[in-house]
Amino acid sequence: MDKILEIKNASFSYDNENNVFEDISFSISKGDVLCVLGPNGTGKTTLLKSLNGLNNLKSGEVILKGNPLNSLSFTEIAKVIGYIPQGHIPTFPFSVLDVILMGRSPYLGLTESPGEKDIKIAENVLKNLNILHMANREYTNLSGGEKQLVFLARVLAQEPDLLILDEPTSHLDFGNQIRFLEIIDNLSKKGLTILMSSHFPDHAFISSNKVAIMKDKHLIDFGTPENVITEKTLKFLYNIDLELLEISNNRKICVPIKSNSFFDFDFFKE
Ligand SMILES: Nc1ncnc2c1ncn2[C@@H]1O[C@H](COP(=O)(O)OP(=O)(O)OP(=O)(O)O)[C@@H](O)[C@H]1O
Repeated sequence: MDKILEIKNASFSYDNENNVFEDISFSISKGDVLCVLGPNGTGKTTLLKSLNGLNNLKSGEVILKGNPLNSLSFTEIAKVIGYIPQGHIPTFPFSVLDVILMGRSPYLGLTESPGEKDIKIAENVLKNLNILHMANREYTNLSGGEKQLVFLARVLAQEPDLLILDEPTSHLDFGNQIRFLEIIDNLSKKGLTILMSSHFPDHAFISSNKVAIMKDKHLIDFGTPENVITEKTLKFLYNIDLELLEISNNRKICVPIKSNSFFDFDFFKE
């Protein structure tokens, strides 16, 4: 299989002293959907940013389609990677179409405006995501879920090989989370590679063929959801009691039972 992205023995530190993560290695190939799971603050966002050139590794390297990431310009990276960060809120009231056309900027000169071809690509993406009717709406007036779809359209207009999505379902309601994961599934079937972080092991069962587990600065497991997402691993990861149940179509779901934390609310009595 064609390797799209490879990370080798990577470590990262914000202050050059304390490492956020250490010695991380894995690779993903065309059509893979990799879900990165790990507790809050474990370094998922930091890792995702290191994979698209926004963070410089302390040691190790990232190889993007055979080239060292640090040898590529941001424009070259943007032609291969579409990145959706957490909580992206443009302050200006651009139209939805304009927001999506911004995805074409890696292909335009500094002073060049999007042309007919770019508009066609943007409209095509809107059509494929079933949101063409939103083209002239103001982006800032959209709901959280609509914004997420439009931002996905924007990165798809970049015509990338790889999507890096940081908690892409965090602003979506229950139904839209599943619909978004189905879009991910369809995109991967068309040959796009997807790397996303999530707080929901169930989402990995729905849409991923690979899972990376991060905890205490390290990648503690990497493999298929069936092999990697076990009750033992999830209990260790999130420190709660839970059961993994099998439902129809051999799909597994994760059901939390109770947390092992002790909360003392006595101060409310005073
Ligand atoms: N710009 C920064 N400067 C210094 N420390 C940072 C910075 N960004 C994140 N950190 C720290 O790095 C660690 C990892 O943060 P990161 O956001 O990567 O974790 P995460 O797994 O994505 O968390 P969450 O699941 O809560 O989004 C945390 O201790 C965080 O406080």
